[in-house]
Amino acid sequence: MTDVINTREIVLAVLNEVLEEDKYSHIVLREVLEKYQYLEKRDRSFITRVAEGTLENLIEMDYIISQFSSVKVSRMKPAIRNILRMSVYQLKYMDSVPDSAVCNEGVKLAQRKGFFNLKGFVNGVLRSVARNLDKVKYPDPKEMPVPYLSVTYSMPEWILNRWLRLYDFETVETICKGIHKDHVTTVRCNLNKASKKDIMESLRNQGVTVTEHPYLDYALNLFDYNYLKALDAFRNGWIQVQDVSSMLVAEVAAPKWGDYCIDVCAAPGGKSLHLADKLEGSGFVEARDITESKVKLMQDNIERTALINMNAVVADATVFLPASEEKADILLADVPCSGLGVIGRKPDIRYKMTEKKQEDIVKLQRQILDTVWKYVKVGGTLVYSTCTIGAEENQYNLKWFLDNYPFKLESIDPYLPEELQGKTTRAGYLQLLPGIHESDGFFLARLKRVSE
Ligand SMILES: C[S@@+](CC[C@H](N)C(=O)[O-])C[C@H]1O[C@@H](n2cnc3c(N)ncnc32)[C@H](O)[C@@H]1O
Repeated sequence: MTDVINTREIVLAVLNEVLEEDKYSHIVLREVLEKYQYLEKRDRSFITRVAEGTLENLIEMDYIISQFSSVKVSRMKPAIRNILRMSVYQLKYMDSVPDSAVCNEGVKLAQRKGFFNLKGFVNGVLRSVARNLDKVKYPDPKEMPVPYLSVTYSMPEWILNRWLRLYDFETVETICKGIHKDHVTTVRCNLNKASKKDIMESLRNQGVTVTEHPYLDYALNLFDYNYLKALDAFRNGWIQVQDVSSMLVAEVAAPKWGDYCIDVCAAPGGKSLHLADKLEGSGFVEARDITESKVKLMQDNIERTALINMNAVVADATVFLPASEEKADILLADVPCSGLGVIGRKPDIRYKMTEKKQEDIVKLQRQILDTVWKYVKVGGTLVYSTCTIGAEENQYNLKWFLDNYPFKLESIDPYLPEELQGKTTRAGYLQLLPGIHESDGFFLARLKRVSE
């Protein structure tokens, strides 16, 4: 049997890499689980649950620790604060682990990492937390709405303040709750390869629970599977993992038979593959991205799905390519963004993003738009999208673009399910919000080039 102590050491290594070395949790966890494939399923689940849970609740963990520690969390040794964080997460959210075991294992871990002199400190803080957890006072939602939301949902205050400028308190709380709830895997059926009935049957035969997504007929939610890449439907290229928000991009782009499409920020390729699928072998999709490794990801996907009307190439979207001028019937600008709409799947994004980083991202988004708009034919379509929430990268960018370039917004109602239609979609754009819509947070707009 696997030693339980090792699993905690692995969790600590993950937290140290994510929080102290600026690596992304979904990548670090994927690497760790691949490396420790030999561990029992129970141990792998423990590692995932404690690492992800600690990250999802990081601000709350620090808030609790700060009530029982004489040393500020920010001044602690990184390994010690991460041992405390992951231990407090287990005390608060994992009834299956006895409190005494959590405290003992936390102390042992500190010792194993060479902090003999801090064993007493770790022991003292953890035992105080274990005894007094139910007495911790949280900020009052009426008197301190922003700290309340921040601690309860572990959301940095600057992000909340931005959202509160756009939405009322209840809406922001609903968004935060939506981010916190469990996230399902959604896949798009490649209906050119197999019928939805056959795809569902194949998945169910392999023990997967499948439900239909309310927004799009070809979108399925999958539950209870162990390893997606081992499923026949995936191996046969019948399904593509994609959030429904991202599927709406190809819906809104609405390619016609024979259209030439350019996707200027395309990797790993979900939206390009979808466009190519919609073109039913006609037309062409040129999927571009900035690095070889990202383009390789798309090439693998093209091969798996056996598409004949798409290729993937390296190209920097901030560098003008004269050969593309006025060539595109449809141009997708699914630009790099702060990613605040997918925090539910990538919990640490929120702690790594800053106002300054976001400003730089907005500059890059505008630089890309300023370069690629000329690729659109007069009368052609540009779809702008981000997987983020907030006006800076979405509505303000859209306004800036409309003020400076020969494009106008077009209603996207004809392409959307009825429940998503409203004032803004009639005007030409949509902001999807977790908790409110059944999707990640996402923004998309459809623009038509009206002149030279
Ligand atoms: C939001 S992701 C695209 C997701 C993709 N459209 C999909 O549906 O799978 C943004 C992409 O922009 C790429 N990117 C960043 N800077 C770029 C640049 N200057 N030129 C081209 N691509 C860039 C990133 O590598 C990243 O893959």
